Amino acid sequence: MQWMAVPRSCHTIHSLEFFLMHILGSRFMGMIPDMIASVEVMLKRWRNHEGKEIDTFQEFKVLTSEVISRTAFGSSYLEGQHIFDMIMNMIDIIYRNNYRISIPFIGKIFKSSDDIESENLEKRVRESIIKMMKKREEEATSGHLDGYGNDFFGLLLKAYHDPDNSKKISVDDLIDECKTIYVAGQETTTSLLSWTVLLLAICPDWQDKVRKEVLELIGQQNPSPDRMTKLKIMSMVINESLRLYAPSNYLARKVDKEVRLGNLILPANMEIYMSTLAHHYNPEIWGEDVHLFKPERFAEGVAKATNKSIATFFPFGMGPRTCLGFNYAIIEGKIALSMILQRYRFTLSPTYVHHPVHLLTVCPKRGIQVILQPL
Ligand code: HEM
Repeated sequence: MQWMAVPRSCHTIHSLEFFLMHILGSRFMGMIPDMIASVEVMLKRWRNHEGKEIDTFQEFKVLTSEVISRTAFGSSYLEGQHIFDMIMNMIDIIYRNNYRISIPFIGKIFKSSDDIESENLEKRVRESIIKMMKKREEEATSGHLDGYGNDFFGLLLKAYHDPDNSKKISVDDLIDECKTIYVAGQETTTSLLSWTVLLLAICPDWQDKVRKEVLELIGQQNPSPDRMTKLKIMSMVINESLRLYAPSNYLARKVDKEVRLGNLILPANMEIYMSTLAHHYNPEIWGEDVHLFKPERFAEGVAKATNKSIATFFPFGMGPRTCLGFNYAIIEGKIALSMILQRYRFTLSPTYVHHPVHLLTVCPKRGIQVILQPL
């Protein structure tokens, strides 16, 4: 799909900086009640599965899409969810056609049913976002809203209407940003939650340790920001899960101008892919037990875990293009895990088949089925 391959323009980076401020600044804390509300909706569904099997991968997909819809699109989150469903259909089409060889020119004349469906979805996503824009603009003009609203969508609309042309973003940028934020924010966090639940299901001692920490620090209350920062064992578990199952398999960069890297001369415009797996599974960094789930590696921080080579652990990327949603994802993950551990003990279901695949992120092709035991 073209919109995922297009490099970001300066305008888009400008809008992302808005979002960065939004999610890391004062408003970020305001999103926590929305995250908790979404987890509560999920846990309400789980009551029907107590003592039975549940596919947590599917559950986390729904949860993370609801969280991103609520936090990014605020009051319009139901419309946001509808757009998200269409984007997910487009992604399914990408998965299906991942290895299809397309013949130049012929592909423009003879379109497959997937090409037609994808174009149709793209058109409908665009129309829906434009409809949502119009609605917000009307609400802003009639004084029903403070500006265009304080959620991500409102900030994008503000940038779209910016009277300063050097800061203004185009409608295409705005639409691309909506799509990007869904894909960047949803698939990755689903992957993080799913693999962490798998690891805790097969390592009940760590599951007990994290639960104990949650119950000691948070009790049966809803998680609060100050308590979540104190969840040290959970942070160790999350880091180890991100090391073993980094949602993003590689980092991509393009060489700006010719540069020497060790013994190599890299020419300008060369594309470079850095494998997350190769670094996260390097025994020289992590030791011979590199394949084992050992959250205690991170007990004294990333520098100690990586033997002072902190740049070799990069689940969120690194440098100026590092993940903008880092805090958002960690907080969302901690809220969901805390609320699950407060209520359930879970074990791996006998139907589980280990089949990690790399599509947009590293995800479990056959789901992650666990059996839920209420506490
Ligand atoms: C566990 C969850 C997540 C992981 C592992 C993850 C990982 C990454 C990685 C590896 C990159 C590329 C960084 C680089 O090239 O150096 C990235 C970029 C990005 N992520 Fe995340 N991400 C996660 C969650 C999120 C969430 C929740 C959001 C938004 C709500 C988000 C928004 C973004 C954006 C906008 C970028 C592009 C930054 C840029 O190009 O300047 N991510 N993420």
